[in-house]
Amino acid sequence: MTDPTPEQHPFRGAVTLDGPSGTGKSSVGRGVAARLGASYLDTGAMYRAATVAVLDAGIDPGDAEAVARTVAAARIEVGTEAGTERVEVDGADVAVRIRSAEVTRAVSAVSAVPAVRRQLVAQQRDLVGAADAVVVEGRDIGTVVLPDATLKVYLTAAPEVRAQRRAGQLGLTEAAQIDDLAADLRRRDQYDSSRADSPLRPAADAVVVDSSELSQQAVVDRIVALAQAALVTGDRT
Ligand SMILES: Nc1ncnc2c1ncn2[C@@H]1O[C@H](COP(=O)(O)OP(=O)(O)OP(=O)(O)O)[C@@H](O)[C@H]1O
Ligand SMILES: Nc1ccn([C@H]2C[C@H](O)[C@@H](COP(=O)(O)O)O2)c(=O)n1
Repeated sequence: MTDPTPEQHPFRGAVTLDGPSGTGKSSVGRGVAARLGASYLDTGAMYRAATVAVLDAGIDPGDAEAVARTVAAARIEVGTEAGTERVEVDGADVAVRIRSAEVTRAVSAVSAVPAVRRQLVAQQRDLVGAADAVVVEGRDIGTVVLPDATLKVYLTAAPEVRAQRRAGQLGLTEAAQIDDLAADLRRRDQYDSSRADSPLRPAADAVVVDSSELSQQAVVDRIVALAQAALVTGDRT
């Protein structure tokens, strides 16, 4: 069966997509947003943009006070279209830079600073409030940012599967390179799930989807079906 088009049966509401690094949140989230005719917000890109501001200011990412001051003074802007990625810091395009190894190494420390989280969560809620229908991905979206979302999904996949997929994305084939990727994923998962403020964990009412043995398309299909079902259930209450 095909989905109803947005005109026939428009999806209205928010789908949250949380989970560890490399589980497919971005690729699946964009696919789900396109199918639902919804906006799309990548909150990880916002923490990465904040990290660019910190690195450019020459601040130690471990100096929480200086990090908070620097991020408060930065203008961080992200787009909400599923088909394009717009990420800017003080008007400069940083969409490519936010994916660099330097930023990836520092982002967990920056995103653990409570003042940074408060600032970006407020911005995330404003962006979501401006959209009728939205898919939002991150680590704390179902637990903290949007506790009343229409549908909450927690995406998982086995660490070795995630490392293989990331290697494919980066064109890496050597076993040692894949081991390094797996170690980096484990390091970030550990950091993100053990921080005091808004740790990575599934919301009590999240649907857990393990994508280890599912194609990307199958995961998108599953979440679109869950979103349509949640909308119908929500209409009845
Ligand atoms: N079910 C799947 N089957 C095969 N490959 C997948 C699947 N889901 C995602 N991928 C691939 O895995 C890689 C990582 O996906 P993606 O970048 O979307 O993950 P992520 O959770 O957003 O990562 P991060 O949290 O680090 O930003 C991409 O190359 C993507 O195409
Ligand atoms: N809602 C969010 C989103 C992201 N983060 C942190 C944790 C990640 O290590 C980092 C980068 O995210 P990614 O682009 O890999 O999804 O940002 C967070 O704490 N909360």
